Formats: sequence, structure tokens, C-alpha cells
Amino acid sequence: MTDGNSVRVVAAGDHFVLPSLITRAVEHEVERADVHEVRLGWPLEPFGPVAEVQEASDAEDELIEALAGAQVLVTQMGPVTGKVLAACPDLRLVVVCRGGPVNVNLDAAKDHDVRVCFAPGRNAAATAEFTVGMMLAALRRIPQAHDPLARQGSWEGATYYTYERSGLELEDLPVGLVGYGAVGSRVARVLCAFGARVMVHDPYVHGEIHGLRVTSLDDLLRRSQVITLHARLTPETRGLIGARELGLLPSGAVVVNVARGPLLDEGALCDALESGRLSAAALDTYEREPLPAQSRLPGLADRVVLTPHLGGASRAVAEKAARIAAEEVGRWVRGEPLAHCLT
Ligand SMILES: NC(=O)c1ccc[n+]([C@@H]2O[C@H](COP(=O)([O-])OP(=O)(O)OC[C@H]3O[C@@H](n4cnc5c(N)ncnc54)[C@H](O)[C@@H]3O)[C@@H](O)[C@H]2O)c1
Ligand SMILES: O=C(O)[C@H](O)COP(=O)(O)O
Repeated sequence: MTDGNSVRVVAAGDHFVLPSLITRAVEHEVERADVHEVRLGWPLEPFGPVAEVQEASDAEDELIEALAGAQVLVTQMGPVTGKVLAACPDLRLVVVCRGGPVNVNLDAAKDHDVRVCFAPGRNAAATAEFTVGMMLAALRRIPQAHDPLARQGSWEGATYYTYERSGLELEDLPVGLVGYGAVGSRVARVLCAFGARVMVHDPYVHGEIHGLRVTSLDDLLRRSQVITLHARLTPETRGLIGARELGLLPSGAVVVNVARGPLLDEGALCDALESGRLSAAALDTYEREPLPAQSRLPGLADRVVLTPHLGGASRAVAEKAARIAAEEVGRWVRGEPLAHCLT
């Protein structure tokens, strides 16, 4: 909470959650009409605190310079290091426009009595929509059909208009979701609308959810023609889907991973695609990012749909992130409990 009538905020630069979005959202939130008492008479002047927002680069030295005298930093990707925290004694609140404040040195923040907040849930809808798009692309081989026509004008309809090469439809297809959190539950809803037979494995979700079958991982793998991964990456889930698990899938199954690369053993996946045991994979996330030059995946272009970790990127996500961050700044300014705070 600020003592004076104005709070100095630095909106640190990023190409996605633009500083200008943060500035607008913070000004709007801090100077909210319902927070202000308005003096009678003319001109109307805000009575409550005013946000002075400065946009800055998130390069360490420039950030330190911009933070001189500032109480609040809103940032997305830039590292908030021990050096930054030590050099900015006025700083009291850092809000990270991400699912977790992974770019903040939390120990240093605690040492310097700085609260650290983040913005969960901002990209669940974007990621769920993207997942379903990837699934449809893999099931109907859309990129493989698109490439020759769009790049060379080559009409290869006959290639895919055969029984063997034609794709699968979601209606009536058994689809297994590994993880039923913010993204997984949204994917389930959309798949149900397509008429897919959706099953869920999530050890932290029990009983029946929305009429869906909740089952063990092995049972889900044996029954699913498509699996889609939506667990968080934790020590428990690292390598969750390896050669043994892929071997439980029915022949010709499809694997979708728009969650985190290390959930899945990429080598085992490539083996299964090369042998023809799996018919396709749609991946947005990888064991190593960017994809290393020696990766086998691009060599499997006929069977894979690959995107460079884009699932959580939509314009609405950037706008929601700025809004969630600004709401946290507003709570702090008003001395209310913070909603998503780790320190
Ligand atoms: N590709 C992208 O750009 C992108 C964007 C957003 C999120 N993600 C990733 O998508 C995943 C889901 O995100 P979310 O926001 O839904 O997370 P979330 O925390 O809301 O949900 C994760 C779910 O995984 C479950 N889980 C934990 N251990 C499990 C296990 N052993 N087996 C199965 N389920 C398990 C949890 O109970 C929880 O319900 C995360 O890995 C996240 O990092 C990727
Ligand atoms: O993959 C994701 O979760 C997002 O694209 C970015 O991750 P973040 O929530 O850690 O910013």
C-alpha cells in the first residue's frame, strides 16, 4: 500500500503484453471511479491515488534506472534478479503477467520485503482452442494437404481421398485427457460438443466430472484413439508418457502435447511414429526449446504437426494478463488482500 496520493509504477517492456496495455489497465484500475470519492463542484478531481506509469525496457540496468523511486513493477518475461531487487529499495510489489513468477528471484524478493504476484488463468481459453485446432489438424492431416497446394499449387486431393490416408473425425472418437485443470477442462467441453467420447486421467480429480469417465492412466491409454496432455510439469509428471505408456495406446493413435515437452519422451514418440504404431502427433512444446537441429521430428513431417510454443498466445491473452496484473496493483494500492501472491 502506498502512503502518498500517487503510486509510481513501471511497466516493463515486452513484445506480447505491451507496456501500453499495462499502462492503460493500471491507470484504469487504480483510478477506478468507484474507488474515488469525487469532490463536488467543477472541475471533478480524483480524490484517491493516481497511478504514474512509466514504460521501460526489461534489460537489467535500464530496469534499475527506471525503477528509481517506483513502488510497483509490472513485467512479463524480463528477469527480476537479486541485483534489481537490491538496487530498488522503494520497490514493494512485483506483478508478473505469467502463469507463475518464474522470472523473479523469490528468495531475494522475500529478503527485500517485496510482494510477488502473478496472473494465472490468463491463457487457458487460448491454449484450449489451440489444442483442439492442433488435434483437428493432425486427425485430418490439414498441414500435409495444405503445403503442396499453398507452396507449389499442386492439387494432391487424391492422396488424401483414399480410405487409408483419409483422416479420423472427432464425433464418437475416444479421446483421453491427461490433466483436467484450467486448459484440460476447457478442451473437454469443446470435444464433447464435437461428440467425442472423452475420458480423463487426473490423480487430483476424483469421481465423475461433468459426466466424463475418470480413469487410471493405463486404462485411459488403452482406450484412447487420441491422447492430449494437460498436466503441469512437476517432478511427478516429468516423463509421464514414455515408451511403455505409448505402447499401451491402440495402433494408429494420435498424441497431442500443447502442455510441456518433458511430460513426453520425445525419442519414444519418434520411434512409435517411425514404426507406424502411432499415426500422428501434434506438438507445440518440446523437451528442448527451440527445437535442436538434431531433432528427429522435422524428418517426420508427414506425420507431425509442429508449432513453436504458441498455444498460449492470443491478443486476448495479452489484454487479460494486463488486466489481471492491474487488478492486483489496484488491490495493493487499496490495501486489500492480494489475489495471487507468493511472498
Ligand atoms: N503451450 C502453451 O503455450 C501453454 C499455455 C498455457 C499452459 N500450458 C501448459 O498446459 C498445461 C495445463 O495448464 P493449466 O493452466 O490447465 O494447468 P492447471 O494447473 O490448471 O491444470 C493442471 C492439471 O494437471 C493435473 N495433474 C497433476 N499431476 C498430474 C498427473 N500426474 N497426471 C495427470 N494430471 C495431473 C492437476 O491436478 C491439474 O488439474 C501446463 O503444463 C501448462 O504449463 C501451455
Ligand atoms: O506455455 C505457457 O504456459 C505460456 O505460453 C507461457 O507460459 P507462462 O505462463 O509461464 O508465461
